[in-house]
Amino acid sequence: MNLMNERALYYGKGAVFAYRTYVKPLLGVRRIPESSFSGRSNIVFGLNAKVSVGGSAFLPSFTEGDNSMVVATDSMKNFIQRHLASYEGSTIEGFIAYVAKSFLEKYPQMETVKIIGEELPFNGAKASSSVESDLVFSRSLNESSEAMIEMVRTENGAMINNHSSSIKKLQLIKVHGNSFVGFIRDEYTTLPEDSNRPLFVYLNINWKYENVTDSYGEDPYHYVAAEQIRDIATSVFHEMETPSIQNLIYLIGCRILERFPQLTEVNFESQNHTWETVVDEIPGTKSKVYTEPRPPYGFQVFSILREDVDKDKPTGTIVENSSQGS
Ligand SMILES: O=c1[nH]c(=O)c2[nH]c(=O)[nH]c2[nH]1
Repeated sequence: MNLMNERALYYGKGAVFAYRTYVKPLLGVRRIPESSFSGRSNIVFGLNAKVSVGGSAFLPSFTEGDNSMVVATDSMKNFIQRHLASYEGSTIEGFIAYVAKSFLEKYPQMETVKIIGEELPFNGAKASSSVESDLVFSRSLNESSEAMIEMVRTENGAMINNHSSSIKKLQLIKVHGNSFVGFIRDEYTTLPEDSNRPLFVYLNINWKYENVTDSYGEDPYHYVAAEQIRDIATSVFHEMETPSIQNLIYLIGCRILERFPQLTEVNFESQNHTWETVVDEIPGTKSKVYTEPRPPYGFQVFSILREDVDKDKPTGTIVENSSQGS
């Protein structure tokens, strides 16, 4: 019997923090109408990586305590951090692909390598009222991007099994213009219909490229930045009267696929954190007072596929690329 069959076997290192100054800037991304994003300076490039490696050569380390094939997870941490010094590209996707390939090249006993890289975002700070500093950056605790790659060793070299790019923990409130009506009313229903609620959503958005190398950013025109995905999400939310989160995420996903033909799929995990009303009417104003909702939260998961948009003609126009980023 092959002991590797139907068995989980991998190990690795999480919370590998690495920061590098003056990574190559990302310039020349394609401009889209929803976003003023034109590039990243990458003066501070930070990530939190998690690596998992697998392979039958590691089996004796679990079953017999034989460490002769074991690459210490401490060494994996060093491997990732030092490769950040030699990385010549400008994106997290490109960096984790470079590291995954380098692991397979260095250690023949590794059959699979999966790396997740979470951006540790730093925003430009002001040097004066009108000038952005190129020295001082503020650590952002807002939404951030993430990328994942899974590589396997094959007879023909490293092959990419799976990949995705994401924006995580995007939290958006739209103060009115959202309804939720027409849902089933039965003996379990206590929620009133609401034709104008303040909709507060948390969004994780994942996208996949048809050609994974487009995600590396080496040809920036074909790269899709998390900032552009964020700006499409906010624009669609702004524009539409939302009947539900389900329909909101569908329309955001369709817009993303219309804007970026190089993507095959957009996947959403959304959560409903709509505030509870405390004071419904403040006389003479359109104000209300709200509080946090009680803990049970609703969620939605949905994939939007190319076939969802190709049935309709694309809407809107593509703004031509400007050659310089900022
Ligand atoms: O957008 C929503 N979708 C639901 O499925 C749902 N269910 C609920 O209680 N509130 C909401 N809101």
